[in-house]
Amino acid sequence: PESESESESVEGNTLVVDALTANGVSTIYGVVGIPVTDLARTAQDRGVRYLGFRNEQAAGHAAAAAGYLTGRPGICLTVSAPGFLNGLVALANATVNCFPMIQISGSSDRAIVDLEQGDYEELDQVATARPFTKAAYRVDSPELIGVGVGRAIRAAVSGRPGGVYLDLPANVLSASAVRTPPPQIVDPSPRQIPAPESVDRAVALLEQARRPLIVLGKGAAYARADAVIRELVEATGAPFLPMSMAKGLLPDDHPQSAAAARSLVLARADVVVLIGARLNWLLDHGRPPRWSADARFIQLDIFATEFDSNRPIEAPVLGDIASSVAALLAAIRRSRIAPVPEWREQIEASKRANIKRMDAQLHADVHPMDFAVALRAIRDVLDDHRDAIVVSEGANTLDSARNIIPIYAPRHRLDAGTWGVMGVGLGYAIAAAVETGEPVVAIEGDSAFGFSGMEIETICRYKLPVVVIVFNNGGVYRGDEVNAHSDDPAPTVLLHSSRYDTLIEAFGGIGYHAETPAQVAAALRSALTTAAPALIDCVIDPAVGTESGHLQMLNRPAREEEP
Ligand SMILES: Cc1ncc(Cc2csc(CCOP(=O)(O)OP(=O)(O)O)c2C)c(N)n1
Repeated sequence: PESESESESVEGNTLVVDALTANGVSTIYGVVGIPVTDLARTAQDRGVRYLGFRNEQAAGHAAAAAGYLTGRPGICLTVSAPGFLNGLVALANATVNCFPMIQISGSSDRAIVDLEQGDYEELDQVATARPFTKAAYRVDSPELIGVGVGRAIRAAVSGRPGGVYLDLPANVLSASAVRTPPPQIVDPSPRQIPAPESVDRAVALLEQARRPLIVLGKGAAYARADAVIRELVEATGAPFLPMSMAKGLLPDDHPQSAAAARSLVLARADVVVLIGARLNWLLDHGRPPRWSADARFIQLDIFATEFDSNRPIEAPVLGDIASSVAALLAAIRRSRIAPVPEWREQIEASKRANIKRMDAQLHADVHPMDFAVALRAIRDVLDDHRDAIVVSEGANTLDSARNIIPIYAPRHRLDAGTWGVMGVGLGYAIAAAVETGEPVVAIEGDSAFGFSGMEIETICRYKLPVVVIVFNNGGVYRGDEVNAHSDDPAPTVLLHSSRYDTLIEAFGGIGYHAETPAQVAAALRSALTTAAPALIDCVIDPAVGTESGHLQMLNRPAREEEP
């Protein structure tokens, strides 16, 4: 309970909650235990929504997704040492993906750690966290708790967002101190206005473009500058390519979308505008032959050392995405940028051919199902549920769902992202449901699902509107290595017997088993109608798919005998 007078002495736990709530924190994801259980209780007493998970990694992924979806740091609370380490994968993934997240862990008394006197769950957590975080702080007295929380918040959201570690030793949490008003962080993520000359340089390059391309990254989606980004794309008339989590910034059925002609536009674009998108492995590092050796780059980013990381950037525009896009749009309106009809016609021809080829795959009459026909059934149902947020992980599942499931609204697709981390699915799904109130459909490879599968119980316990669809092909990537279609009289490959649908029934959720596209569609329609926790066990042919999905070029060289 709030103390009557500010001179009253309170515990460190109370000072932590004072500082978090004073800076807008209303939700904490975590796994409690010594020495943070009382911190969670105090937070709940003060109206903070605490969600208890089954593993700290999933709680951390939820906090990271919450940060990405809201623009405020997501908070993950863990115990010391093993709990801290479990959360660290998610904290590192948040840093790589530029999601604002703070992991708060209890820890041992500093003096005991420094003398290695063998405390319970002893570990030098700040030193361990530092290489994987944007910042790592430890608070050594209750009087400094407000400063520590404030610094962690600003570090997480300012500039390029990322993962921040905040270490709160047990003896600090339990110590008492006079309660003083916590610092309220002013403008934690200040706008960063681009230099006018950088904008002019970018427009001058765009005016020379005959085959322009705009690439939208998740940094553009994170910026929540949706209207001005759409205005910019439409003002240039240029084709745009959304990275997977930027899908929906402009609807996937927008006439300027070049997603269905990705190979053509990457290979032929002569001036490329990167907006919150990094030229990393997901864009083949901007290198030929995927890209033209003559391509010239404009890059809008908030992090200066990102420029020139892979290709020379002729027009770097340093600033926050909203400010940079607004400045570029204003300059474009004053410029001589002309439409490029012949370029658009080339793209439309390529789109038509690729969509026709894909359509044949989506409507193939195959038994057991492959990824494409199962995803077409899901796509057709989601077309009537465009408010649903799609989460996805796996290999073939992840890659095929990205290409087959259209997204029509910003920040409505969350997936394994820059680091390709398996295990994000259920934590992301929980955060999406909690933070947005929207229905969530998690499209999961069966191996990927296994990394956080026990959070099905968390989803049921909080009665969240999450439908998990497990693409059950009986193995990591593909199923049984014996090819079900081999012509020798090998034993027929039995469809694997895993029944994931019964798993959720153990926790009160609704399980569906689907072996045909019609059954998938009926199950998903029913699950979305009930808006209760549900799992669809979607049986996929174990012989289809490839190892690592579309990442063949990163995989071991194909064995000689392989076609
Ligand atoms: C934390 C971590 N550990 C392992 C891996 C390596 C991997 C990448 S994709 C994947 C799962 C593929 O099996 P799944 O059945 O989900 O896929 P598919 O049926 O083809 O859709 C693994 C294990 C990664 N990326 N992260």
